[in-house]
Amino acid sequence: MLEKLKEEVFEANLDLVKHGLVIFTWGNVSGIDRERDLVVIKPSGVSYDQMKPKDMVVMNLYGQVVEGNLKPSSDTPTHLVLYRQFQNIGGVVHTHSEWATSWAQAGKGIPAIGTTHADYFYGEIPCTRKMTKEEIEGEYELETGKVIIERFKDMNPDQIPGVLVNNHGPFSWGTNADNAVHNAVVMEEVAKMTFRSLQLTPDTTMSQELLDKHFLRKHGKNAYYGQ
Ligand SMILES: O=C(CO)[C@@H](O)[C@H](O)COP(=O)(O)O
Repeated sequence: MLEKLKEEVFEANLDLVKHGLVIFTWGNVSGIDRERDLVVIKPSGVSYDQMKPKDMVVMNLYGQVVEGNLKPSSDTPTHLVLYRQFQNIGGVVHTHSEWATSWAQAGKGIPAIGTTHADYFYGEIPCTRKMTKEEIEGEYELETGKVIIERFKDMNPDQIPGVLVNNHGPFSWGTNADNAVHNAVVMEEVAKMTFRSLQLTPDTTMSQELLDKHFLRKHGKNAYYGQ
């Protein structure tokens, strides 16, 4: 079942390697068929060069596997929380990409100070709060999803398609798996460029007019985020 989506998710996982976002198996991409509410995600711990489309795991929104023999990604519960909460997204990515993870480990959001950022994210890419002892010792990946949702309670995930999980790393999303990877690549690039810009000019800023110009021209006020 969902052979086309499995192929798309498989290719999107390989794109993480192609774009230099992952080493070992430190990353995972999923996609969703919203008509059937079925999610396809990469298997856990399988190296990207060994992976095949048939290895992708299919499950419902509550994690019950409907097809696949391999263990789904360890981050699956986080992906599922985002699909249940963010109704417009069609793909989710998690990596430990170097620059975005550095911001996440520092507990800092990535401010919008350039048009590259503004073309994809309508403001700061936020960082979540630290997780509590109970959350860490509980169902960690499920709780990770919950702290992301909590951070977005007053924000539009269609206009900020990504987040930094404190002490952990970035999650991004998009209209489909490929778009979610695209946003992950952009997040990594703006993480690097913003760090360097702030080293040169620590108090540099960007006007709301320029942010509006770039984001709204590309996506419109309520348009769903797309490539
Ligand atoms: O965040 C983590 C571990 O902290 C995960 O991203 C793993 O590094 C990848 O796990 P699998 O997708 O292979 O289960």
